[in-house]
Amino acid sequence: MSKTDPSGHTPMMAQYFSLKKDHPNILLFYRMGDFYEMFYEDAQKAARLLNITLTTRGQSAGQPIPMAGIPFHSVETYLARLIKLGESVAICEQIGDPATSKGPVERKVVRVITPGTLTDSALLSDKNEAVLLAISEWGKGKHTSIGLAWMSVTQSQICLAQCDKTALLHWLDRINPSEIVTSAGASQTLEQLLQQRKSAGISQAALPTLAAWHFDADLGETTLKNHLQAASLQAWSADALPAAHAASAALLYYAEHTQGRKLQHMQSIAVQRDDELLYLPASTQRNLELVQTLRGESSPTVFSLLDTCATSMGSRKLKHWLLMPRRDRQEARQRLTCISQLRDEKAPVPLWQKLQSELRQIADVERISARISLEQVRPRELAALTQTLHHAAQLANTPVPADSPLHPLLTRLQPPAGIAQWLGSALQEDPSTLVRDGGVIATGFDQELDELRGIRDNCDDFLLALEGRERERTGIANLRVQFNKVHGFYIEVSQGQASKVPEDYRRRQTLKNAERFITPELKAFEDKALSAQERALAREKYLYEQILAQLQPHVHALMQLAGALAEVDALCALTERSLTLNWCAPQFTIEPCIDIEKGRHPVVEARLAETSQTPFIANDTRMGGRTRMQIITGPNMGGKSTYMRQVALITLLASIGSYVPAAACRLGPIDGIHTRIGAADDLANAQSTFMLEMTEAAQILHNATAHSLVLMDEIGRGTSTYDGLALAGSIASYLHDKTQAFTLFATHYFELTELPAKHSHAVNMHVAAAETGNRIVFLHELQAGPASRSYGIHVAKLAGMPAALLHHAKATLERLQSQGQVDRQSDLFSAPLATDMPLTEAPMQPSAVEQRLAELDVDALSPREALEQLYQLKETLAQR
Ligand SMILES: Nc1ncnc2c1ncn2[C@@H]1O[C@H](COP(=O)(O)OP(=O)(O)OP(=O)(O)O)[C@@H](O)[C@H]1O
Repeated sequence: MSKTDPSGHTPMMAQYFSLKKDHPNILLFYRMGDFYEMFYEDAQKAARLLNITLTTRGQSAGQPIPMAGIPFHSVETYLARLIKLGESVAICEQIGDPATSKGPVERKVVRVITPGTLTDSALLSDKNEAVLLAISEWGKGKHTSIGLAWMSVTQSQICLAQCDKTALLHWLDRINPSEIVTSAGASQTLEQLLQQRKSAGISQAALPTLAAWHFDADLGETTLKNHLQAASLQAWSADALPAAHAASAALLYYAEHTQGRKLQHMQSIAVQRDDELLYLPASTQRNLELVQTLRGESSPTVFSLLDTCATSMGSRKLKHWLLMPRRDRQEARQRLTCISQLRDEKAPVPLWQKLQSELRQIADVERISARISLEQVRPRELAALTQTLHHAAQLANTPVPADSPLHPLLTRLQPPAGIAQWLGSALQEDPSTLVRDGGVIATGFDQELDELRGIRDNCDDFLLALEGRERERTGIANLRVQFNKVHGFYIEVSQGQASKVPEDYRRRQTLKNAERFITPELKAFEDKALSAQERALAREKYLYEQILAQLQPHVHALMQLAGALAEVDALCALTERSLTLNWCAPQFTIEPCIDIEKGRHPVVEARLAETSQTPFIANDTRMGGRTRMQIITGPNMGGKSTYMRQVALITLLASIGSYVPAAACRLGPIDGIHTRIGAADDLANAQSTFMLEMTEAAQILHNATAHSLVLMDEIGRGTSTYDGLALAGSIASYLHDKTQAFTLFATHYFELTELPAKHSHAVNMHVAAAETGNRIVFLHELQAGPASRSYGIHVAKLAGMPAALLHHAKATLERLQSQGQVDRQSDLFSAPLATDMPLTEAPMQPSAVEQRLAELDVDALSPREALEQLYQLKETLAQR
């Protein structure tokens, strides 16, 4: 029986508890032989989450110990599932030698795996970053400012920002973190905001907390300076940001704690400011299906269409460009120039194609470099890096004009000198997966390793030579030198010859017909041979560690190289797209306008090309000084949403410096794209749909400016007709008069087509449809003026409604029309818009009293009859 400690636990469980106490809120994988075991609540939780068997193991403190385990060789599969569920795991390994340990083998938590700090290639998606964000609150009450620091452990940059409380949501949308670290003493408001985003499904980020003292501004500033090896942060304009410094102290502590080591590769910082970036709220990212469809799939989206990158680094860069475009156009202009030069249509093989075929040979230098820094890199990754460095050198030598912006970019592709050759000489061309299996270090790199391998490989030669020598020395012709696993090396002599053996032969074993001997020479060889294998493996491990240590000073340069490779790759992808999809270069102007000729929706166009022969109908957009708002009407399915989204996408693509799906495009300054588009599944719950609709609309009204693009699709449909109509009219007026944003306003309320009559910067547009016999044909063409009629019943027919129902609906429509209940235009917009603007009265159904009054022929009544009518009317009113 094993001894117990004073608390009654066995020594092993006592060890478990001492490790667990440092990781109370996350699962602890406790290594036992070939398994990772979990105990107590961890076991119960893991059994539930992973659907693995919950058992018990012996007893501790008089109680059975609940236990669940997973085999160590499939740990990555289980980790991937847990991380996806937002769980974190502490990996505890055996670090002592079981053979020499008294009591339980020494164990240590070597790494903590959390959703925001992933580095394993098996757990990370190639095209997504796992982003860790720390948030600090600085100051009190109204004057609280928020500090943000975020990074991806596989990159070399820490980003910083400071904002006030109201802007935090923008930042969360932009950064889209996988994990958010806050202080245990964070305000309730912050806690609630983060929890609400989680429960509303807007974010799945894990939300760990750290003690408040980790959020220390001075410590943060010092740590950042140490990483940058700089005396001040001024050069990065990051010196006067105490809130962000406080967040970075916590960020770096947390990240380093999870990796179990310093993040040496974090060697640059970038300060981001709210007014530098185009505002793309989460709703816009969702509605425009930038990286995810409305159904949550990764394709077909704008990103899936754009991403023809040859490397994962390029894909990640392109996604970053798409989601974080800048307001100033400097970067975008430069990218556009690069694309125009990469297109190089006169060359037999265009430049982009040459570069892309070389890029296809390139490994993920960024992640490999981070893993070198974290000493987690695998031999095969290093071999791939070696090859990549050769290709990068070739890419760097691609000739481009000296004055081209591509020139400095390609120069950055020059790998650090000598590393490729040195690594090539150090590693085998196709090394084994794990260092512990050997076969990693190349022959000729290390003399000692070569000798050890020589002993192993030359064993046979030595034994043959020894056998020859011993036969000669003893005169025993059938003497044999042999080996078996149990007895090791021996010299075997038949019983008949045994008496001839010399003095120095020591008997090892006696068999029926033979005697086995060992000599001092053979014994020495045996010791050397048997340990050579083990020593060769140990030597390889040592050499590998040395190689990693020698690579450390080059990590920064490798990260820079990775950044340049990613940029070239993303530019080549945009170039390829511009040619294949026939896009044009946008022009930027300082005069406010969105002027698009023959614009197309890139994703809808691609889908139509794939699924049908129908061509996409291009449409113009002319918005500028005189036109700020388009009221867009037309039948369902007519193409209103597609048109509006295409304008937003062309604007966004131009802002990232991509060519755009149009024949021509001129674009003035844009500071954000706001969208309010009801998703189909919102309709499931009318109450919350309306609330959501109004919340999103309110956010737009608060945030949009005269430089914003606003898309409003069927606002007001979530409530009763009159409420909806009144609200839609007021929102349109507000956007027109107050915000003055470029607004595309699609609506089914015909009454809103009256708006341009009283609002000089608004125009009516409609998507055209034609009726042939009983059929409707959608022309998808945007034309000036309001739609002449609605085609709801036609669309219902297309949707397969029963004929009897359609018949009934048609009859009802005709009756209503003949009574003048339909298409009645109201004077919605006569009231002036003021901040405290009363809602304009919507037209009402006449009451029974009004109806009766209207019908009365007063001239034909006698005074008595008139009095009687008056009594009757009063009575009708009283009954109501
Ligand atoms: N310009 C176009 N060229 C070709 N097809 C188009 C075009 N615009 C839209 N379509 C096709 O028509 C379909 C419906 O378009 P869309 O959803 O934009 O209509 P809508 O007017 O917004 O309808 P609803 O009012 O019901 O939301 C699209 O899925 C697409 O297949």
